[in-house]
Amino acid sequence: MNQETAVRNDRDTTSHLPNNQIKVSARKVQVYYGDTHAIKDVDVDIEDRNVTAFIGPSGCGKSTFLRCINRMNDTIPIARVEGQILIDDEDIYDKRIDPVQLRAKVGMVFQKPNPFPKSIYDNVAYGPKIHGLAKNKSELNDIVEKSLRRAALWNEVKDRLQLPGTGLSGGQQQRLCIARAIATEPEILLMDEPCSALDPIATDQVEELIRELKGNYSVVIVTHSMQQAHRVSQKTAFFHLGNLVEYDDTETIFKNPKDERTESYITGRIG
Ligand SMILES: Nc1ncnc2c1ncn2[C@@H]1O[C@H](COP(=O)(O)OP(=O)(O)OP(=O)(O)O)[C@@H](O)[C@H]1O
Repeated sequence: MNQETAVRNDRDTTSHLPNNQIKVSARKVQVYYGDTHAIKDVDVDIEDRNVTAFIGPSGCGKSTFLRCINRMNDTIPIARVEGQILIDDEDIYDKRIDPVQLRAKVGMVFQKPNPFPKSIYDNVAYGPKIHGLAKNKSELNDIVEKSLRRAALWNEVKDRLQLPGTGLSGGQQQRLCIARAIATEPEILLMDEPCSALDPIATDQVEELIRELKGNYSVVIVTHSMQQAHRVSQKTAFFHLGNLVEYDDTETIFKNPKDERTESYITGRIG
């Protein structure tokens, strides 16, 4: 058994451990888009097996910072990232890190559900296939079923796995995208406003899923909904004009914020 497998197995059996281990550690992170300084000197420690919410007014840099954690900003030609981001003490911007492998470990769910133009089955099987996670068809079937079950979608799609993913409802498509993201067994799940295109019932289902996922993953969610941040997260980071103004327990941020700007935002005076 290699070290990584040992760690994975350990993760599966220790979800009762306290949620205070640091998974992602960012220091002095700056992001520039050409001359625009979008993220300024951000330091943050994100805990394992917890949900962390990023909140703040439009354009404050929440999505930009989220994308630093799986190097999605690498895909934007004018974006430049400086500073250090460690995942499990490893510098993810080190030249030896393969961004494709990194993104298997750090999954992402986007604002708008974006299933591939493939069957429901193939949407979920795609990642495990390209990363060689299944030895045979039967193992692949198991991964697809397990991922759809964990995304609370299995019962709704088990009889139509060969139909196109794009034929599902918006809420089902988003849960399919979550199943696709967790099929490669990521350790961190980044969610960029995952419910913004969903109705209240689908939003409830995805929020319930986020609460369940935190047993095994470090989940980071960008949201415009303060109620949602309050409902699903244990830690909240408030961003304003590219700065991380305040980061604390969600209860503290919403009930007893220390910075005036945080208070103004959560009471609706800025936004
Ligand atoms: N691809 C890009 N090219 C150029 N500038 C960008 C790009 N993406 C974001 N920006 C700029 O970076 C800043 C932060 O944007 P970002 O999307 O990260 O903010 P946000 O807090 O997630 O906003 P919103 O809540 O509206 O989604 C803004 O000034 C934005 O215009």
